[in-house]
Amino acid sequence: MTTMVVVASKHGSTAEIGEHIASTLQNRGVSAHVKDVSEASAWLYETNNVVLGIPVYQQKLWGPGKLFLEANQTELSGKPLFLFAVGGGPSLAPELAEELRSHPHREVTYFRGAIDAEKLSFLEKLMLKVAKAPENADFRDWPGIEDWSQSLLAYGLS
Ligand SMILES: Cc1cc2nc3c(=O)[nH]c(=O)nc-3n(C[C@H](O)[C@H](O)[C@H](O)COP(=O)(O)O)c2cc1C
Repeated sequence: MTTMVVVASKHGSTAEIGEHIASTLQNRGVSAHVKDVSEASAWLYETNNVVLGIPVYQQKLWGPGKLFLEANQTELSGKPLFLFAVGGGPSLAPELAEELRSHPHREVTYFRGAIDAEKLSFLEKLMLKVAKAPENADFRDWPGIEDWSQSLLAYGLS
């Protein structure tokens, strides 16, 4: 029995949340591994449970994460799927939560992420400026992320 934590992460903060989820599960005896979304499809056939993290960019779920869900619909429908979105805002827009819930899932949740100016392109900095959003911030709630990870054990992950 294995659990794959798939991270669609443009600038790394979703990946770090995924690493934290995997290590929390590992500490509770779950065989959990993190894979970037670009290589995760190849591992699906030997994975029992899938946790997937997708960040929000420009009011949309980031494309590579959406593509993973769409391209692997058949394979994913046979496995427990746990979804988390990551964004800078205080909550996930209802239409994006709805979009995630349209996929067969056991859990959908939202975590606040982080922004690191050093990783942003000129255009991204400009977009943040227009939106009056900060270029540097870390809103990640590690205890909350850990609680959610542990709550997944109730689904019998091992
Ligand atoms: C150009 C840009 C646009 C963003 N747009 C949104 C947005 O529309 N809504 C939101 O909640 N967060 C937005 N964010 C914040 C990201 O979702 C947040 O930084 C997230 O942690 C990024 O994940 P990543 O580091 O894994 O790529 C934006 C960030 C950038 C740099």
